[in-house]
Amino acid sequence: MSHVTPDVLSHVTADLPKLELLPAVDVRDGQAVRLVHGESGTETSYGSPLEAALTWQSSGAQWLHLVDLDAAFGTGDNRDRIREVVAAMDIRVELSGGIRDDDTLAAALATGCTRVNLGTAALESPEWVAGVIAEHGDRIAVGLDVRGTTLRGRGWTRDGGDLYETLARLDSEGCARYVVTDINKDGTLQGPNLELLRTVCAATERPVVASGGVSSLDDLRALSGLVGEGVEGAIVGKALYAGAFTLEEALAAVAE
Ligand SMILES: O=C(O)c1ccccc1N[C@@H]1O[C@H](COP(=O)(O)O)[C@@H](O)[C@H]1O
Repeated sequence: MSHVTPDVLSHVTADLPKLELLPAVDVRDGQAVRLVHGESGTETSYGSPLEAALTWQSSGAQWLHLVDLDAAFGTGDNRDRIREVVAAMDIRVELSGGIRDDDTLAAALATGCTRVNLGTAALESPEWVAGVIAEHGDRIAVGLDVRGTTLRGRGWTRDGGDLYETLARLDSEGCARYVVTDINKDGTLQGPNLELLRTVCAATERPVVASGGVSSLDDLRALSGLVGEGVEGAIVGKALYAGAFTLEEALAAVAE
């Protein structure tokens, strides 16, 4: 017979950490943009990346998800803009895009970001990634960008193997955290892929940051419901830029 009373249960639930929100600033050709399905050429521009980042910070964000899209696509980079944005932030920054070797990793970490998110490198340079996980620990996250259960790299243009095989390998190497993006949902305002997130959380003990598809406060509440399963945070992009809700409303919804 259980000795856990409903009162105690509500206490346990209340003790779960709140879902972290990471408003996104993706930079292409010097501008803050949003893409649809991550496809080059689908950009909607939202002006200065620095202004966007400062807006999210002053709205109460604790994290910024910052992406150099040109570096991810191999069409150049926005290093100066990225450095400028990170330097202006008092909040934590997760930085990604084009971090694939010692030089790009050193430049990314030197910005002062809290952690970096590796995509292509985790698929194409497994030995290097194992080494940087061992060296930098919690400052390294891996982005698992998937269509179905197939990972995609190089600006999401190339297949990079099976999600669960890669996850098992990275887990065994001590990867601290995963940023899971459903490419079919990204930039579409169709709602996150909760089933994918649940399955990934069941396959790893490490925290998962959800990315792709958030369209409403109810989506954020649904993601909050997965905190107990391992979802630590949610990246929010298009919905904020399109005005579906404000960041203040989003933060209040996940604090409920
Ligand atoms: O965020 C996007 O919309 C995006 C679209 C297309 C490609 C990458 C994108 N973002 C992030 O970039 C890194 C991957 O970069 P790399 O492969 O390490 O160079 C990853 O965090 C993606 O989620």
